[in-house]
Amino acid sequence: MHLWLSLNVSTVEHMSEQKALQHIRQQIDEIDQQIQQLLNQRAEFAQKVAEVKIASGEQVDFYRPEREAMILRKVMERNTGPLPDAEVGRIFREIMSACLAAEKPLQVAYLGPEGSFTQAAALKHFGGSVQLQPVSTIANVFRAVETEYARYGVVPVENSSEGMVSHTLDRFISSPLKINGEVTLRIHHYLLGKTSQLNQIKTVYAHPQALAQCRQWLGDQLPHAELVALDSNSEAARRVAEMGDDVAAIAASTAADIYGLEVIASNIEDEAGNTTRFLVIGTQDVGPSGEDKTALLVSTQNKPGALQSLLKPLADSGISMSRIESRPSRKGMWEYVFFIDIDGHSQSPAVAEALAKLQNEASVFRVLGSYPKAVL
Ligand SMILES: O=C(O)C(=O)C[C@]1(C(=O)O)C=C[C@@H](O)C=C1
Repeated sequence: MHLWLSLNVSTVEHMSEQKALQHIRQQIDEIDQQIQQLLNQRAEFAQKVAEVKIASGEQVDFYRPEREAMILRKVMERNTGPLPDAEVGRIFREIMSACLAAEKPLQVAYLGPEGSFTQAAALKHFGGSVQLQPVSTIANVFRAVETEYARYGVVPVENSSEGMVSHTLDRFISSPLKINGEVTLRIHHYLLGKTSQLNQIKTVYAHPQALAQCRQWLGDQLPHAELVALDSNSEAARRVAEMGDDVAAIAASTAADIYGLEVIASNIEDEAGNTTRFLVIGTQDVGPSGEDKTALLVSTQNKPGALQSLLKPLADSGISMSRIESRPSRKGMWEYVFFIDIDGHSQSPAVAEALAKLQNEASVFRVLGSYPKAVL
């Protein structure tokens, strides 16, 4: 009797739980239907935008970084939850990616091969509907965009623990390409191999930046291993997959799946906040988004105080300079060019006025690009 009663109570409870779930799920289904309708309506409007763009020019840029940044900022600002701002940001990133693909699929070259951090950065910036083309070196990413094999490219430019990627900066000296955007990515390094035994590893392959970012860990854990530098970490993973049990690669965890490797050790980067900044390169002049950066390439006459007078117009106008980096100009011995990042857009009157003064002081002056600050 007692048993029958308890069974019966739990059956009733089960039924009411089922009913409650059914009721809530019905509402979710209705909302899904509305979202789907709205998404398709949005895509239709994006296609109308495409028609207007096509009608107005020969060389059409369907991708508009400033508009995307403004939309993402607005989405995150007005968000009231319970979904976190970053989550709704990511969802709208994907919605715009799909809408842009409905206008015209976008080709973007990145430093590959597949599974590289640059691929992850490209996906974070452009969303999953972009057509990504892996190329083997930073120089080839520039070449891919210069020769119109791809409309945009993504290259690493600096790391929080290792500083600037000089290959990327040097390419800007001779390339006519511009900077159209930036994206930052937290970097976790993994030691990958065919074995899970750390003590078997005699050689480690990776990009020089990854070797440097894990220098201390490698010194502690594999003090006798030979360290071999390659063009990219995913290339290292690809090679290790074709070699024996005593070699390992440092790469992203996605490379383990792509190349069928074991994870020997996780998060082996020395610095906890290890972050890399990537640039989107292209041919566009990106309009102001409200929160922008401008990158300059300048050179001074080789005389005392030249750099100081070059930078004075920025200081006088209260324009904040977030970075200055020098590189050999490759033209004469001991001649340098400076890469300068400032806050603001080159079309804003205050920045334009300061840049005109700066240009007067410089022997070489180029605006590499004004672009929206990274949103996600
Ligand atoms: O507003 C535009 O120019 C669009 O093409 C629409 C849209 C969007 O989905 O909102 C799509 C792609 C652009 O990169 C920017 C925005």
